[in-house]
Amino acid sequence: MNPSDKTGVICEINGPIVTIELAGGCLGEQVKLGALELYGEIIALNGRHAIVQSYESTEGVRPGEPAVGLGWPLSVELGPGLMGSIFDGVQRPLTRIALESGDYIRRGISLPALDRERRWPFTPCADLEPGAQIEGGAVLGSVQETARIEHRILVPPNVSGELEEIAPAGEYDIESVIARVRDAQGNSHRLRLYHRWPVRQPRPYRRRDDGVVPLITGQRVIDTFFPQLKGGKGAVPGPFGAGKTVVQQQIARWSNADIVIYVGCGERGNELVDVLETFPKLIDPYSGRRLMERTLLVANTSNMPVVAREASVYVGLTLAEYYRDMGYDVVMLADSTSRWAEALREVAGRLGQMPVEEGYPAYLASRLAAVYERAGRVETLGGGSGSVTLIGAVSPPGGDFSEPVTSHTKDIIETFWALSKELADARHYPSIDWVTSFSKHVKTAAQWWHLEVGLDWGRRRDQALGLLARDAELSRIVNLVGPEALSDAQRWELEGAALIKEAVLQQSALDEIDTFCSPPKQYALLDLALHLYERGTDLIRLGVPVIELQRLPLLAKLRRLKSIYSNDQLDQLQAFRQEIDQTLEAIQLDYAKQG
Ligand SMILES: Nc1ncnc2c1ncn2[C@@H]1O[C@H](COP(=O)(O)OP(=O)(O)OP(=O)(O)O)[C@@H](O)[C@H]1O
Repeated sequence: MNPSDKTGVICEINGPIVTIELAGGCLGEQVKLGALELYGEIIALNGRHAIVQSYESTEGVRPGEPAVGLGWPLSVELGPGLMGSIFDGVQRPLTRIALESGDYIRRGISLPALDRERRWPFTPCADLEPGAQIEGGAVLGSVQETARIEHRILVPPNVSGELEEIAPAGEYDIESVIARVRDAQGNSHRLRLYHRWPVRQPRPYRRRDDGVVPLITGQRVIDTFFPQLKGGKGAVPGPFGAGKTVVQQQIARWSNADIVIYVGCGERGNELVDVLETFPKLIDPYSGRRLMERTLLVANTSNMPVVAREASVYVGLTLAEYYRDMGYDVVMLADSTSRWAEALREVAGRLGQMPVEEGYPAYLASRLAAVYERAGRVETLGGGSGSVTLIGAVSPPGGDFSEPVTSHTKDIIETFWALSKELADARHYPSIDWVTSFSKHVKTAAQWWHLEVGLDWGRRRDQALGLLARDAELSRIVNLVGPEALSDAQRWELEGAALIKEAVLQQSALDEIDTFCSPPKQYALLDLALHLYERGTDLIRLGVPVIELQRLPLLAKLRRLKSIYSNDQLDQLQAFRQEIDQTLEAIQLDYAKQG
């Protein structure tokens, strides 16, 4: 036991909520409960009593057993060895625990998040000399964490002063002292390869900046239609089975972020097992190396205690902010924020707090906003630039988007990729509904697309969305009075919209070629679909019957292009444009000959 530990006693147990008598406990303080030494956190104080939420099942724990206050809030270890790890909701290393205790995690098991045995090659910054003044967030040196990630060893944000000593290049374990800093009060701080940070306290930065570049996900409906910026906040709401997990996993696999943190929060165990099994085998399309070299998983399934689920989102966010502070662009995916909110609701219920909307506590909206507020692009304390993009899946019961979690989330986020049951039932994947989805980042993303891919991007995107809106209008007419009521031009509009849906928006995650579509290929496919539609419109104006155009094999081929040609075969897509022109010119000539 540490000298700072305070011992109290358990008075009452109500599921994960345990009342203890403990002198001098603080809100948020970590507590070890009972003979099993289960970890928990003080969530309310009431005179001499403290209310503790346990991160594990309290079965078998009895009143009268000891409770020990540890004097610090739930914190994570931040240092080399995080990448490629799989943690539970309170940063216990699941892979190492599995080696020790088998597939079932023994309650009360406590292993440090970072491996104490492993040694890392540390290289100090060349320009750092003893005597230098250093601030929190400054880079002391680096460790090659994986082949892809250089882990910058940062001065903890709350330490600054004169550098007294810095270790020479060499191999160190994470407990080794690699620098000593004397602060203004004359206290000497021993800095190691890692430090701790409390998860509920956002890590500080110098300034918040606006996002400027899109996060490329390789998914056309996202990048081209509802783009996300690096540092943005987004949500993927969708009814049961509509494809939320696949969308999140596609982003984890293919996005051009430096680091991906996937927080599986309260989803079914088998979905997480799928993630845990598939991720380690995946190859990163950008580096050709293992995807896990830039990925970190936090896994908390629905059969784990609800309170650890609530904590897991903060654990993920703190890890994300730490890599942001090194100057990286991080994407954090939370699957799902609904399960996280349910954990809030359960704890609030057990505390007897007044339920407001559908049983959720009154602070649901402010907690959700505070979580999303931790996303953003920032100037770091060290003067670099880094970002955290936060994308949360939302699983509204019965697919009802007016329920509290979805509606509050909608007010907070900047991109909303709304999954539709109708589209999923029709096996149109990703089932992101172009009518109800939105992105507030289109203008900024357009600047990047215009510069990097094609000057016409904004206009082409608007044309496609216009055609899809016309499709909805015309479909209503067809439903009312039947297809005979439509003119040939209107039928061709429907055909054009179908081309946009099938040749551009639909994208199978399971198709080896189409699972990731580069921005130039996205643009080329959109441009081809619209080009074919426009050339067809010209012919219809000249009097060519729509049926003649609908019969063209070109249409079916256009729908298949995405899966035939890879991202490197843009010249083949150009050749297809010529094929369109030649075919339609031939029809025009033929038609002119016939008079
Ligand atoms: N982009 C896609 N390409 C191909 N198939 C897809 C795609 N998106 C979803 N699917 C199909 O839909 C199924 C359900 O998707 P997913 O598990 O992501 O749904 P969910 O909304 O997360 O479900 P739940 O509500 O159960 O969490 C997948 O197993 C897959 O067959």
